[in-house]
Amino acid sequence: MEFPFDVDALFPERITVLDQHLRPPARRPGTTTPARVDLQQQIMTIIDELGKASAKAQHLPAPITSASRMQSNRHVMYILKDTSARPAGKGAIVGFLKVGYKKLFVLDDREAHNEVEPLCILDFYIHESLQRHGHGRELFQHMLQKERVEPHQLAIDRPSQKLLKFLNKHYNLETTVPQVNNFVIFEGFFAHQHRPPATSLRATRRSRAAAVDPVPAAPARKLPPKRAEGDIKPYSSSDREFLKVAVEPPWPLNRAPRRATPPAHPPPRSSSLGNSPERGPLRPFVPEQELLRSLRLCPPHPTARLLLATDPGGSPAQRRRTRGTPPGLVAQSCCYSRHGQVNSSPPNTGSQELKQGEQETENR
Ligand SMILES: CC(=O)SCCNC(=O)CCNC(=O)[C@H](O)C(C)(C)COP(=O)(O)OP(=O)(O)OC[C@H]1O[C@@H](n2cnc3c(N)ncnc32)[C@H](O)[C@@H]1OP(=O)(O)O
Repeated sequence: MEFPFDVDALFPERITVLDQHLRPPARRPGTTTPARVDLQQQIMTIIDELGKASAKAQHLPAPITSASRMQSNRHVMYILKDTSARPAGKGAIVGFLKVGYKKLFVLDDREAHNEVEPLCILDFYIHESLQRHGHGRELFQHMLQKERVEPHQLAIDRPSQKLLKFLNKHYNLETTVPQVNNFVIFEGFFAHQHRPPATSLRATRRSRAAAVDPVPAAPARKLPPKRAEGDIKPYSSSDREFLKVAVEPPWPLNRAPRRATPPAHPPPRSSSLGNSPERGPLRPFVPEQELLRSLRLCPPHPTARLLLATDPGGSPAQRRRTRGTPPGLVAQSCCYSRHGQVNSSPPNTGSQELKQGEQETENR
């Protein structure tokens, strides 16, 4: 992947590690040093372009890696440059790997909940023309050494088939521990962890707190300052959550006709909290405008006509109140699938809504 500026001078090392500060690495002695702000701009351009290319490769509706997301999260990016070819003397980027610690609730093989904060593989991309040349492994290996983790200690955020094959080939990771969230963990994840008896989440927490000699959750890491309980996002901390935005009108406009027979292909199960068991996942709905139009065309009931006639002050007041009411709440579904199966397609899911969804996820 080429850029109109000198990537080779910008990133002197073969693998560059960037955190949320996006600091330009120290340059080789003898190279001219442009203004720091220009260098950072170049870094931001590279990250944005890599994010777009990765999203395209994974068929995601929007990038999950961007300079702005890097700046607002405590993620780390490993960027691999091409040292062999120097197209137009400016170097090129081969790919990147993005990791970050996340607080998760994961099930162990006894289906007990465990609160852990593992290092997660969040995004990984090697340029199409260079895949299956060992570059992915080189990046991954570098990351493992830098972060001092073992492959089985990692959690992977919705791995693609290619990544699953990659992990299997290079690290023998094959047997997964089934989860209800979007992260994949492998056998051995809990090998070095303190294992309280299989019980409820609350009891698990209590027994953890009471443990005399709690073994730190794998992998051992420098934990950021302890956050309030409210900050923990058990089933929705996937970086890809913000891609799942869909808008549903408020009740009763969201009611779909009951089906006599179950659908042949049930909609993909959402792993996020918030889907009411009664309502189930979101379904295609009658367009709101159409429904309102048909309601307006409905002749009023005789009793309603009588009431309107006898209470002239009440109705306008009611109308005013109704007019002043803020817009109804909209529900968000969790219908994004890596494979592009969106089980409810809103008529208007533009970038504005994506941004909003991202903001909401971050806020939540
Ligand atoms: C949490 C996440 O980030 S999920 C998203 C992961 N990223 C993607 O799917 C984007 C597209 N794919 C890629 O960018 C790359 O293929 C990566 C990052 C998965 C792997 O990087 P590479 O440089 O290709 O890996 P590397 O050359 O070190 O290893 C090759 C092995 O990876 C796996 N692999 C790589 N590409 C493919 C492919 N097209 N089909 C099947 N397996 C593949 C195979 O096991 C392969 O070994 P093989 O060639 O003997 O079958």
